[in-house]
Amino acid sequence: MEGWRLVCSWNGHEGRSKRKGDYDESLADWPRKQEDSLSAAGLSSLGQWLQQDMADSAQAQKLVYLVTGGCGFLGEHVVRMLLQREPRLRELRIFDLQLGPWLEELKTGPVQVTAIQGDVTQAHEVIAAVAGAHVVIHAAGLVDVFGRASPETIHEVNVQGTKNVIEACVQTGTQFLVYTSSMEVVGPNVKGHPFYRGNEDTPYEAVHRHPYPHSKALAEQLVLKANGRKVRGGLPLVTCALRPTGIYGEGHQIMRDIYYQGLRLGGRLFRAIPASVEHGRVYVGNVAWMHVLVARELEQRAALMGGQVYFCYDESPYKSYEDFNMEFLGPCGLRLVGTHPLLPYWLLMLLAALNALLQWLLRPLLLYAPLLNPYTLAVANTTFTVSTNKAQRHFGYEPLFSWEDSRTRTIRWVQAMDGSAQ
Ligand SMILES: NC(=O)C1=CN([C@@H]2O[C@H](COP(=O)(O)OP(=O)(O)OC[C@H]3O[C@@H](n4cnc5c(N)ncnc54)[C@H](O)[C@@H]3O)[C@@H](O)[C@H]2O)C=CC1
Ligand SMILES: C[C@H](CCCC(C)(C)O)[C@H]1CC[C@H]2[C@@H]3[C@H](O)CC4=CC(=O)CC[C@]4(C)[C@H]3CC[C@]12C
Repeated sequence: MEGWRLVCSWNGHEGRSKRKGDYDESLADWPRKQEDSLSAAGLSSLGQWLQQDMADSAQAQKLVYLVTGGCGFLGEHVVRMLLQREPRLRELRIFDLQLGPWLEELKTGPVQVTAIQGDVTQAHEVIAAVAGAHVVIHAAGLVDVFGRASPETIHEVNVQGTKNVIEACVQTGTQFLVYTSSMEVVGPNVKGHPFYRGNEDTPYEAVHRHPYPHSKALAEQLVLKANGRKVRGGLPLVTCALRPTGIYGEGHQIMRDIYYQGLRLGGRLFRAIPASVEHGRVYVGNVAWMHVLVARELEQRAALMGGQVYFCYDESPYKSYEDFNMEFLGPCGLRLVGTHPLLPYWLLMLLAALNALLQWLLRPLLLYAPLLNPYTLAVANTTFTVSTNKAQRHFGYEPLFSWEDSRTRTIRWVQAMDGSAQ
């Protein structure tokens, strides 16, 4: 078993009050909560406060979390957010097919970080990683809408991988499971029906033909059905699913690809989607924050939150996919040409179909996987936006990052990209 467990493990418990002010804005700011309880308890002297603080810290640092897919785009943000915002953490396990070099920098922190190179499709590897964890955040997944992987592989990772995680929780006695689902489990559907400012209860005909949304929908159902199952020791499993819309922010590979595409085209991008088609987007830091909050609140609010789904949302504006990207790419020197799509929709469809044909023909020789294919065109061309406050009502979620912050952080990240590395 030790063969796949890598070395990145350390200890060093420091006073938790050092964390204060890590972020400027927080709604569930734990030191502030501590101060509130401090005054409530009527403790007067600094000495008493420090004693109490140390006792709380020693007692509080007891939880073991596991994040699958912890080295991916979202996973890395979840990992960093947990380390900054979950004071009760004793050990954080990061499970991924490929471990990132940035894990090294976590060595300086007070929490024991255990990096585990593993595959969610391998049940024994998942069981070993889950054993002893209090909470599992299952964010690992094969995110492929470009035809890079086969439908079988997508199913294996997203569905069988999720089954393995659920069974591992049941077998080892882990009681809390947070699943990273997707807006794609709802839609856009194959009929191109708009979902306009919908919420978790909005009726919508969810019909999936593409392997990715199909696999995410199956996996989400498995997770929700598992809620209430008895885990080892007899306690009930508590599960819930978070459904991000299109995530953006630091580390977003598609944004990177589009930026370089624009540079190659002389600083221009050509409008392909009507500006009136709204596409839901959410900042990665806020999605990560939602994961941290859900994981934290699941125990206390099991009856309310168990078996529930929550869209991930924040203050990001409703815009078309392309106009939204220009919020970041514009300040980095790119220009979106055209107020209307430059090509008629039927021609885009034809090009998308041609790309799909080329992909199929070239498959024995090389992998041809452009951004434009019939599926991505349909998704980009269908209004899908959410408007809900369910997360706020159920577990007090408020976005940690304002739209201004999210935008600034993303722009800074794009600006830091190497413009010559196209
Ligand atoms: N990127 C987006 O806009 C959205 C993503 N999601 C979901 O969020 C989750 C994370 O997505 P991203 O961070 O964008 O993708 P990503 O590809 O950056 O991260 C996924 C991580 O899972 C790991 N992984 C893949 N197969 C694995 C396996 N067999 N065993 C262990 N680890 C494996 C990858 O190595 C990667 O680090 C996924 O479940 C995805 O379906 C949901 C909605 C929107
Ligand atoms: C790549 C698409 C944009 C291409 C523009 C075109 C057709 C002119 O070339 C992206 C448009 C919408 C994106 C998807 C959407 O944000 C929802 C998603 C949710 C997920 O869970 C995974 C990612 C994705 C499917 C996302 C993928 C890229 C787009 C299709």
